[in-house]
Amino acid sequence: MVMGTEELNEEEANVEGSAPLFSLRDAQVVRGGKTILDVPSFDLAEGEHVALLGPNGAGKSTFIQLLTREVFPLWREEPPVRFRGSARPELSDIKRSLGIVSATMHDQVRVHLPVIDIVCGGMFGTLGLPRHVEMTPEVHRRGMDALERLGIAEIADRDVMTLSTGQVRRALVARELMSDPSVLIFDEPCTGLDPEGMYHVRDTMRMLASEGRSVVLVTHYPEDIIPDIKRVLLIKEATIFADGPKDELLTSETMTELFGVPLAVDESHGWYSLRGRY
Ligand SMILES: Nc1ncnc2c1ncn2[C@@H]1O[C@H](COP(=O)(O)OP(=O)(O)OP(=O)(O)O)[C@@H](O)[C@H]1O
Repeated sequence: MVMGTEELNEEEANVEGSAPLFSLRDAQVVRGGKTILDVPSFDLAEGEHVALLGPNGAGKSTFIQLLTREVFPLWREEPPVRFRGSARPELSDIKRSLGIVSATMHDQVRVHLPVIDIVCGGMFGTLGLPRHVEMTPEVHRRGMDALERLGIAEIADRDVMTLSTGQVRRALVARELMSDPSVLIFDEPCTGLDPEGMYHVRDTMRMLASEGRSVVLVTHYPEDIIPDIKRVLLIKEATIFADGPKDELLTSETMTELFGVPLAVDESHGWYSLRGRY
């Protein structure tokens, strides 16, 4: 059999299952004639965690959409995005492996449905159960297990529209757990939450990270970066500003440079915080 360069490279990349979870090379996204993201090189290993940090409009969401294949990079002979070594993974494989929690999804929760239905919909990629699908005892049990893991089993039968923002956010995490994903993407998961909501969402990220799942976090706030996340990817003006160990990059100097205003970083027991220097 004669193989193209792409197939040969995929074989190489998959030797002994050693391919990174995600691999980006010369990945460029152009919109309206403007480069909105340019990633020379980025690899994320299976089980590795990373936090993406950067100013508004820097390109963080675009970066995530490259991983989830919601946006496509400019064509290159060498494919710019690979998932587990594959340049053309099945979309269903990606969907099964990735769980995504974002404020955007939160905004879509505008239906009067019991929480358990919202959670179980995660098995089908729908918000509630699809019309033709009946709630079987097995699906119900899995939904309840997911809610229990999030510590919110008692709200299973509540109308989702009556929940607090923090409870909805946790219910959406439970929904993502229905497919037992190996990667969890949290896109600004604490936006709009009070300190209690933030506490629970960050605690949930810790639980999932400690289970060996990769956590990819997009945030504006170092406070969200749980101690389990050791690597940060700083994005500024549509490209990678820095990529490396958290303890080297989460400094007052680097944050000041990244955001363009005087900032100070404090650290305590592996947790970071950011404040303005006036
Ligand atoms: N379809 C499009 N056409 C033109 N520009 C776009 C398009 N989509 C995104 N952009 C621009 O690309 C840039 C990167 O957007 P992106 O949403 O990735 O940034 P972000 O870092 O996630 O921002 P935020 O922190 O505000 O969520 C922004 O300047 C945005 O306006």
